[in-house]
Amino acid sequence: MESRNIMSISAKKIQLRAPAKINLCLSVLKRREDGYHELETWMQKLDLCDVLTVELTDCPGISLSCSDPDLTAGEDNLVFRAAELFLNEVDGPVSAGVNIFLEKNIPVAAGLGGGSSDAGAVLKGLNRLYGRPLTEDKLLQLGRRLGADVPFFVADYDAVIARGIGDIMYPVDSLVDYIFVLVNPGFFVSTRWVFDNLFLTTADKKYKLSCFQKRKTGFLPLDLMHNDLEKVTCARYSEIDSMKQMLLNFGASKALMSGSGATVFGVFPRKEKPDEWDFERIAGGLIRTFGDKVYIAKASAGAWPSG
Ligand SMILES: C[C@](O)(CO)[C@H](O)COP(=O)(O)OP(=O)(O)OC[C@H]1O[C@@H](n2ccc(N)nc2=O)[C@H](O)[C@@H]1O
Ligand SMILES: Nc1ncnc2c1ncn2[C@@H]1O[C@H](COP(=O)(O)OP(=O)(O)OP(=O)(O)O)[C@@H](O)[C@H]1O
Repeated sequence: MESRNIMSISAKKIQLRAPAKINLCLSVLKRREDGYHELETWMQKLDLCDVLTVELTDCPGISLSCSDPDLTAGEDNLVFRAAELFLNEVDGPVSAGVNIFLEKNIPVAAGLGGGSSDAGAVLKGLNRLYGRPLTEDKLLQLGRRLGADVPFFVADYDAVIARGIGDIMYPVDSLVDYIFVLVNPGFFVSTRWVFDNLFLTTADKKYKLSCFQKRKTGFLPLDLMHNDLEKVTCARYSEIDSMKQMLLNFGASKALMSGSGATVFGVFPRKEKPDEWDFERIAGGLIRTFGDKVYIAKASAGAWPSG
């Protein structure tokens, strides 16, 4: 598997991007026996990225440091867990040494899949440094053990329709003709808490992504955009609806919460009224009202240089 997110590589060191994702549509279909939920979701990677530097050393063990002092750099970090899982798989009990630096740019516990993306990047980066001992299927399998979102970040697809718990993927075209304005209010939302508080009713409208999946047009039908998890997160945090409304007031064609929240994104088709959109003004307005975490993002489109 060739990763397009590799920024640099040498025999012992690799630097790679770990992109954020948004969910353009998320239907929760049913609760499973194991507590997880079956989903149908349309996920898109963005050019908002964390950056990981992974280096092999002679000193056994995993050492992790992180630019975000609020994020644990120990065994709780998904980066650490991904490295440990990989080394156990290829090495037996860890005998190799790995140094990792995580530059954290994606807001944490924000519905943007940051931790999952970091984990996916570590699995791919280590596999590359080790001379690709594991197949793509094996990496996807390891990813699944770390989290439902991780397989999407192990795969090199820019955008997918995903089913199962989010791990059965069908690639679709990347939405390169749109700008996404993201706003995060700065508080953490626990994905588990959101799913635990979701009350599924048969009356919920189910959005069928299957016909869209076959068209592969890179076009985003706005009436398809929906997130079943909004009702849980919005009921607890009134800021979500306010952020959506503000994005619409600024001219977004549609605004939606991503994943379990609390990040909200507005969709701005590039071809429509481009002169009227002054993204600096939009970002300024959002920052004044909701805090400093506003991002103007584009869909990832495989255009980054490969190693
Ligand atoms: C909501 C999404 O962001 C949509 O892309 C993802 O499904 C979340 O994926 P993730 O963060 O990788 O989730 P995990 O770390 O595997 O799971 C966290 C918790 O979320 C719940 N969870 C997650 C995914 C899923 N399909 N069903 C669930 O019920 C489970 O309670 C789980 O204990
Ligand atoms: N490398 C990491 N980056 C971010 N969070 C991490 C990382 N490692 C562990 N975590 C923990 O994982 C939890 C989820 O963080 P993350 O940023 O991945 O959430 P999220 O964007 O809501 O994920 P998703 O959209 O997949 O539900 C947080 O409680 C955080 O402390």
